[in-house]
Amino acid sequence: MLPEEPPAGAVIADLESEVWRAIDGKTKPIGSLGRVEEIAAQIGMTLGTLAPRVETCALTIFAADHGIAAEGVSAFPRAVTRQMVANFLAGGAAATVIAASLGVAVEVVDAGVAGEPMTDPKLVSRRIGAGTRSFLREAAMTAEECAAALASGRELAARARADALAFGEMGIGNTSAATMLAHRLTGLSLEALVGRGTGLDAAGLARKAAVLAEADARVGALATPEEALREFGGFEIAMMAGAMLGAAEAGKLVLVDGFIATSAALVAERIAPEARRAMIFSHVSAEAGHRALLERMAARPILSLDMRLGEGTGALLAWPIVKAAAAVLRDMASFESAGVSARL
Ligand SMILES: Cc1cc2ncn([C@H]3O[C@H](COP(=O)(O)O)[C@@H](O)[C@H]3O)c2cc1C
Ligand SMILES: O=C(O)c1cccnc1
Repeated sequence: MLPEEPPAGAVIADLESEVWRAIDGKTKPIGSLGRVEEIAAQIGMTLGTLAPRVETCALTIFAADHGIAAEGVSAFPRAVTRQMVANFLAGGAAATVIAASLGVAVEVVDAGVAGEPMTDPKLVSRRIGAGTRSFLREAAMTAEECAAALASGRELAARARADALAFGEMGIGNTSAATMLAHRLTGLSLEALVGRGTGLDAAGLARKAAVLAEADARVGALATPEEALREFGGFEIAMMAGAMLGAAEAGKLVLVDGFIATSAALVAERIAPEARRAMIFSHVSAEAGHRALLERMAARPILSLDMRLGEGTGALLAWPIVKAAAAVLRDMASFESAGVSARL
């Protein structure tokens, strides 16, 4: 007779205690590496090993346009999405410069930038459409478009060759989409979530808040996370949510960036709660609602640098800490192996 399988919960609890026993047995006072120990434990649990190899990181930047941008909710014109895609490809954007400084490979994906398809061979095309529709008036996308974006994200993450996957976004108007998703999926108020995005002034912020309140009133109860995504999301947010699911399914770590990426992580978590284990929340953005959203998700960000850019910049800056945390779990000696005396 085959031995009986222990229940899944017991396996996880065993792994958790084994990981913490290993961390606590290392040559340092217990708890002295603080949050780095928690990150190391999460990595060990997610990868199911006491010797995690986390040596490479890749950044995928998803870009798409938003119909809601036509309602005056951003300080910048929609054309900036496309112009920034060209800037990513030329290596001149914050995310690409920071990635180059850290030796992180970058892939840029056209998830649905407005206008004719861009032809640069370095650009990965997974275009769902030429931007979403305005969710002030109608659903941002169809159910088919939403499913296609999720599927493309899963596929891209599954083929990525790195131990940790960082995801960034570019899409003028996407703090509005992220705000609506966070509001409808968590119940946090629009007032708590709406922020200045690219730098709206007080009048711009009031207009954005009014537009989002009107859109909120247009849409009745939503039964599933996919429905919320279809109503209010963007092609880049949906593709990122799919990529987060695909990465978690493939046993890779997910580095979650700022406010918009956290809204994608929220959608992914609601679709598949087990994906949450792979998610490392890299930073708290200066965008007004990000801290509240992270708190609601019981997520503890690593960094707090007053950044509010997106593109994956926060995820990139957290990467060296994640890599080091894995090395701590894998390579640090124990009191026993190093012959260091235990505490008195
Ligand atoms: C030059 C420039 C580069 C950016 N890189 C990321 N974003 C960020 O700003 C946008 C969201 O803000 P909102 O909802 O207010 O439009 C997204 O594209 C986001 O990635 C940028 C914005 C600008 C202007
Ligand atoms: O936190 C973010 O990701 C963010 C905030 C403002 C604008 N763009 C991105």
